[in-house]
Amino acid sequence: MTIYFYKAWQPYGCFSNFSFHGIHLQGVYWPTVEHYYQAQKFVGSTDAVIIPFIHAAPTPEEAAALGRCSTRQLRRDWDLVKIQVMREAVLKKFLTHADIREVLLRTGDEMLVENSPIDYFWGCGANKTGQNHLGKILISVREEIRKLLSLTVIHEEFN
Ligand SMILES: Nc1c(N[C@@H]2O[C@H](COP(=O)(O)O)[C@@H](O)[C@H]2O)[nH]c(=O)[nH]c1=O
Repeated sequence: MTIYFYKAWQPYGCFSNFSFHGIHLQGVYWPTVEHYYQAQKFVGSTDAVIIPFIHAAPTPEEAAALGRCSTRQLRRDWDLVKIQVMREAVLKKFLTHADIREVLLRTGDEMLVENSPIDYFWGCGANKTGQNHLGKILISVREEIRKLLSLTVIHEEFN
């Protein structure tokens, strides 16, 4: 059965990038994946001055609002790197927080879908035809963590 998630306070809200599960990446602590993701849009761009403001935003909604401002200059390679940027942050989130890692692993092999009514790239959009890249990343992170855990078991058995 497909598992749908969207807002952080709804079922499976820990799969939302807006959930308050902080990550350390590139020597910096980010309060949510969303803070990190929005800030990465401006690395190396002429509007990089916005990055500390995104980092300091009290909520992921405010971080997203800053990052979505259409008059600011995104880094030139953003469309090429954004899926990898997101995957790295989501992987770090589930490696860092054991409680939500368990939630992810317990979804077995179910399909995971970000049920956003407006986002046809990261989510499935209003009519469920969206690309669901966030759901796909979560599924691949789930697989990667399973492999890492099985390697740990093998390592423990032979040491
Ligand atoms: N969960 C969630 C959203 N969805 C998230 O928005 C991000 C996409 O941002 P952008 O690329 O700037 O359009 C991405 O992390 C996606 O998962 N958006 C929201 O306004 N509220 C929310 O609770």
